[in-house]
Amino acid sequence: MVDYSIVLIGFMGTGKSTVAKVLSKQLNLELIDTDKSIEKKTGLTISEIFEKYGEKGFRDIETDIIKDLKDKKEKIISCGGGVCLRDENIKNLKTNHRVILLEASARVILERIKDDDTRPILKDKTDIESVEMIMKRRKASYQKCADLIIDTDEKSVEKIVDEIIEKLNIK
Ligand SMILES: Nc1ncnc2c1ncn2[C@@H]1O[C@H](COP(=O)(O)OP(=O)(O)OP(=O)(O)O)[C@@H](O)[C@H]1O
Ligand SMILES: O=C(O)C1=C[C@@H](O)[C@@H](O)[C@H](O)C1
Ligand SMILES: [Mg+2]
Repeated sequence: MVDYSIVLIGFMGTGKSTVAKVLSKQLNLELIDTDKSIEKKTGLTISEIFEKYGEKGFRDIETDIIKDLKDKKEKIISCGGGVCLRDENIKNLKTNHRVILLEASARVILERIKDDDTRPILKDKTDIESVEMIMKRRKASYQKCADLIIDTDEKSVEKIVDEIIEKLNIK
């Protein structure tokens, strides 16, 4: 159907995993969530990996996983929120795939993830200013990686999926 994979990137809580799940069902394509792949590979949760190996240790495993996905076609790939922080990942994602950046405001992100403590980068960062600061620091990396940008504030998951399918001109 397509000779590439659809890759979702973006800040934590923009809905990559959620949107990817629905998109994979709708297009009947295999779903790969890199955070889940990392947990499966290590037998540890993301938080445990950060505690045991630090952020660099986590990013090294993530980089290996992304490298393995470089030539995989017809997949829906939901990435961890920090994949674009390494240029090597950007290159591996952009070479053969279509990369979609999901965006959301800090307010909406905090609302979505307020009951979820599984993201070590946001541990103790529960205010809009802290989230905006990390977003600002990462903005250029996300934009460098993206082929297409979709704002998700106040949009249902189904609407976002429809928008992706329409913008990629699939079906
Ligand atoms: N468009 C949306 N509208 C309302 N809630 C949403 C939307 N997209 C995702 N959510 C909710 O926001 C939360 C975070 O979504 P999700 O885990 O998919 O984000 P993510 O981008 O994969 O985050 P991470 O980078 O940490 O993996 C979930 O509870 C999900 O149900
Ligand atoms: O944005 C980030 O740096 C992260 C996002 C999550 O998806 C996980 O990959 C991890 O919690 C780090
Ligand atoms: Mg996710």
